[in-house]
Amino acid sequence: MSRRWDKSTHSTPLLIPPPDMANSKFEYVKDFEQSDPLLPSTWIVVRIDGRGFHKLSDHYAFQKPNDRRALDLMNAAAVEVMKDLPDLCIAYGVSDEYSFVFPPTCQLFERRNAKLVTTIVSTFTAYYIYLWPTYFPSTPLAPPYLPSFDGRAVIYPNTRILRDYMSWRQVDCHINNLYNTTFWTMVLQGGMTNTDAEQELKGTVSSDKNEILFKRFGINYNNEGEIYKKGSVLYRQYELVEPKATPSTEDEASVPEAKQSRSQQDKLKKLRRKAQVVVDHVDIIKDNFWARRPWILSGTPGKLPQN
Ligand SMILES: Nc1nc2c(ncn2[C@@H]2O[C@H](COP(=O)(O)OP(=O)(O)OP(=O)(O)O)[C@@H](O)[C@H]2O)c(=O)[nH]1
Ligand SMILES: [Mg+2]
Ligand SMILES: [Mg+2]
Repeated sequence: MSRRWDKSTHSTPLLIPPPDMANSKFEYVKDFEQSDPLLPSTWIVVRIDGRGFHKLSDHYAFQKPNDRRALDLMNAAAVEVMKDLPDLCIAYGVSDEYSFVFPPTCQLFERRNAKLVTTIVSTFTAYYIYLWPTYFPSTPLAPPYLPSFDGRAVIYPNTRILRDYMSWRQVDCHINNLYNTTFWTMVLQGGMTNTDAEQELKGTVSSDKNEILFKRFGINYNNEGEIYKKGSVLYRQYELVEPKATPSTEDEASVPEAKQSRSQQDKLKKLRRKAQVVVDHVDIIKDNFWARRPWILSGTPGKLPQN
């Protein structure tokens, strides 16, 4: 086989097949590739989760039940993902997981499932590892305990269900944190064995755990850190925009991006890219959070609500 090198467009020479090999008998293998676009006009949630973080957190001696450094590192990596992908409108993180949300109007990567998931997972992992020394300066990462994440995309057909999804994750955060806080207080402060603490907590409800914490250890669960009780919510904060500069009656962003003019799309993208990504630890189950920040669900970078 003769070799020809394309020097014109690539600094690294590329091997170009001779004409008789182009579109050759091998090219049929392309037909095995399946397209995987996610249903149009639906919310897309990409949820990633740390692989084997139970072992990894033990190995690097994360504090129990919560290690603030580990959570701050998760949040820092997620902020970089939000900055890298301006299409994302909100993200929610707890423990070793993060949910990243694309709006129904999103056309990024033609909404291809694998491309969206793998981009988020690898960007997040890259930043997690890159930023590790900032949060764990005296604990270097070393094989075989290297952090990795899995990911999946799920679509939700309307805003109510998307909000129910977000509420589900925050309720999970609350239930797990109350359990873990009580369990580790019984073990670390109460001197109980893991098995005894687990046994005693079996079948208990929230009020029982609150009572154990308060009566036995003088801990008021309400006073625990908001980051632990509520998880972390990331969204874009826009500078105050003059009312006439905001989109008019029909929200631009409610029109599918494919149907928006190029200049409208560019304008929105620019605003999203310039916006500051905020990390908050607040209730996202009640309406208040969303009502005060209408641009998150409408996709329209707008006016900050007046207090
Ligand atoms: N000590 C401590 N452990 C944490 C913290 N955050 C997460 N973890 C650990 O990470 C685990 C995350 O749970 P999972 O995602 O269900 O379990 P996993 O071990 O990652 O397993 P897979 O996700 O199935 O691979 C928790 O059970 C904890 O053991 C933390 O702040 N402190
Ligand atoms: Mg995990
Ligand atoms: Mg998890």
